[in-house]
Amino acid sequence: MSKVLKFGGKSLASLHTNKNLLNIIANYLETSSLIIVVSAIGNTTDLLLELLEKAKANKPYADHLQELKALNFYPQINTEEHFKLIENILQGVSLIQDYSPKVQDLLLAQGELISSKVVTQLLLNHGLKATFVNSTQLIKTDAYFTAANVNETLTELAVQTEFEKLADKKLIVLGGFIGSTAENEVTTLGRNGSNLTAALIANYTQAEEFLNFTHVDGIYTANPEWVASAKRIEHLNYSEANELATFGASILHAKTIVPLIEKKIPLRILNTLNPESTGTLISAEPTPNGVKSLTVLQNVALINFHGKGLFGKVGVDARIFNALAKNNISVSVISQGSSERGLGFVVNDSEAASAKEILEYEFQQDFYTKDVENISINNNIAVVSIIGQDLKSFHKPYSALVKNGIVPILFNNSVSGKNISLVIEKAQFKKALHVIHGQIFGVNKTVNIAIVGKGTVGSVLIDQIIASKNQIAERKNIDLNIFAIANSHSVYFSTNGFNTDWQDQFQTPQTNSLSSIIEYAKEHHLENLILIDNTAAESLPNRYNDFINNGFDIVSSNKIANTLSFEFYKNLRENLKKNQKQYLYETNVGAGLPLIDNIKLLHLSGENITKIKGVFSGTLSYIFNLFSVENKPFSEVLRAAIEKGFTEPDPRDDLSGTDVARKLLILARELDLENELQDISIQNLIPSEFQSLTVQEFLAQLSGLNNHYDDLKQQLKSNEVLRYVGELSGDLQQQKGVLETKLIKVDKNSALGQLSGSDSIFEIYTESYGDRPIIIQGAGAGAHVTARGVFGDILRLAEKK
Ligand SMILES: NC(=O)C1=CN([C@@H]2O[C@H](COP(=O)(O)OP(=O)(O)OC[C@H]3O[C@@H](n4cnc5c(N)ncnc54)[C@H](O)[C@@H]3O)[C@@H](O)[C@H]2O)C=CC1
Ligand SMILES: N[C@@H](CC=O)C(=O)O
Repeated sequence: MSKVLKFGGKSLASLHTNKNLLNIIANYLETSSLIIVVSAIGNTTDLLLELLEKAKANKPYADHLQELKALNFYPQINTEEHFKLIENILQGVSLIQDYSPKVQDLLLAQGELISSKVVTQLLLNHGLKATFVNSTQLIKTDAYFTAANVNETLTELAVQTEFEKLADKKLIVLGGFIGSTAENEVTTLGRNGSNLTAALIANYTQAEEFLNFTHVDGIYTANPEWVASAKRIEHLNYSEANELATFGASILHAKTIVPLIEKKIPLRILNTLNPESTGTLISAEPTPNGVKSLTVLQNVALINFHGKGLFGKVGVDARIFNALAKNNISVSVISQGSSERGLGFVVNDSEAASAKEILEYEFQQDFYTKDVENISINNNIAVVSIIGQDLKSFHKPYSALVKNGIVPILFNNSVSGKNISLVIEKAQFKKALHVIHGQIFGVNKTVNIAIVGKGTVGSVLIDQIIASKNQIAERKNIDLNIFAIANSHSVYFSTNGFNTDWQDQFQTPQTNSLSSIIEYAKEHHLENLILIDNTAAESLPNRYNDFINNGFDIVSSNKIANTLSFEFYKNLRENLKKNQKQYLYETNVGAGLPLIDNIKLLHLSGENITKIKGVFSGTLSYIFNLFSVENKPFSEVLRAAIEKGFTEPDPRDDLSGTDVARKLLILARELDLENELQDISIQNLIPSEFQSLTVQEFLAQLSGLNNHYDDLKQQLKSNEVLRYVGELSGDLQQQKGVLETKLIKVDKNSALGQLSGSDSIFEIYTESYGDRPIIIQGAGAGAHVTARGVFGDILRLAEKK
């Protein structure tokens, strides 16, 4: 028994310098006789086609011809006759400025004839007794030039007769892809036809194995050029391989599998450049259930056939497919509306225009009666197929796609065999592959994060994410990839994701526009997108809808979006709902404390929250905890709060009570109250002369505040301390609550008086809990706790993606 070894063009391209191919053959020859099937060397076939086109257009082609010769020239190997023929054909084509499919086949066949002669001679030079066979004499076909159909009976006979004649059958070399008609006119079998040649030869010689040497390690769960986390598949059965080939795995030829099935000949896909790899085995042996691979058909078009009058008519589908079949146009994905008013199907894009014409002709009469209204072509599609997928578990990848803004135009599943094909917009196919691959193969799903704001909170968050990334990848199978970081004047991108050295990567800002984040995500087909707002700016919340419309969920420590007008608040939520996106902002009140989520849950569960009161500001807590009991000037205490990262970027937002008011408003709106910021009674602690200064001026004059605050302190009794509190009350069943912030004196020994550091305290009064409130207390400000809270929101979103 022999083995058939097939080498593709890329495996042959390095023949000048690389002996791998010869060594591989020598190794296998030790234990078996071999039939070697070769493609044309490197990109020879493409070069020949380009030469033909140039000659046809009567353009100079000498440079191209030179390139072809350099690729195919081996000293002392006589391939002169082939180059002569190539030159003659090209001259003829330039003269008449046209060529037929027959001429094309004759020209292209020279590529395989040359490569098989070259390989034979190189094997001889290597000390291996190889015999060249002209495969145009073996593979007998019809006269459908450029994609000829093999006449199997004649071919089997020819193979057996020709091989029988050979004096030495131990090592036979022949070209794939080529054949000839009954009249001995040279034909080709269509692109990738070399695999078919090899499979047929394997069948007719009853080979024990077909080893297909390529330039990759085997068949992957998706094309690794598009999905970096794709994994090599160890084993496929014939029917899985067949589906893969049909639906776009370019490594396999759709017709290759059939001749192997008949004789149960195993096929192994191997890598010429990595002989160590065991590749992918395709055999009759059963494989475990489950999705095997994702494939893509790109050069396709969707034909939409539409007509109200088709409802209930018998035979419409048969007319469509008969008309197409008569014209040799094959249809892949088909989907029909249940009312039978519309039918969509996919054809090769090169055949779409003729398919439309053929159907317009076939349905002429029906157009006239208006039963058929429209036949249109959509060239802007790709077909992504999930090989091995059945409908039982399809909801997972499907909903992940929709969450990422990819809504299939149509999909169908195969009744026999497991395969679901999705027709999607062409521009989205790489993103779709990432999303589905992440969902199905349990390999890590990537969550792509853009962080706007790299100040006190933002920079700590970036460090926290980078530090925990590996652990999260291991424990949760989630890869957190920070692809963009922005501050108020620049946006920086990183193709492989920012890492520990992220601060050093900020040499040159790539752009200053936040829209570039959306563009970048689109261009790089990034899935599972999250925008993080760690600014205090109003301009960014105004852009949230852009991001949401473009597939981003939002996480924000910035309180502005929740405290603009109620109209804005409502619209934002409507848009989130429309786009099935989420907006999380747990750190808006109480920094890292778990407040918002708890209040939401209580409210959602029907618990009547009657009042929320407490110390809402970490900054004001810290300031008054210290200032009330220590003998330090107010400015010094305030400066310490700023340095500890407790304050807002403009500390007057804290001192003015605005920050506390915002937090009150955020909680009120969680309770479905429709308050506005203006409804809140706010006690402003900033003397009026400091209110209109710039931030820099204010910070330069902090000591000017001391007298004002000393006066407040003077009014305290010995057992009293100052606390700045907020309260949300009133009839919370009504549309608006009563919201108030104020500075109060409290007993040192009361719960509020006992607060220390930057602790906030929130007392939540509800109907069930009566006058014993739920109390949430802890650090209410600080970069680390806040960043941790933002991180928590990111993980909540990431897990749901
Ligand atoms: N510090 C804390 O304890 C807490 C802070 N927060 C919130 O965190 C947010 C960030 O606070 P910090 O980090 O202290 O502020 P920061 O002033 O240190 O940093 C803000 C960052 O945002 C950038 N930025 C400002 N406007 C921008 C714009 N229009 N476009 C792009 N980038 C812009 C700045 O360049 C800077 O990188 C604030 O909204 C604050 O209310 C929330 C809870 C607690
Ligand atoms: N400046 C704020 C920070 C948290 O929201 C505060 O001190 O509470």
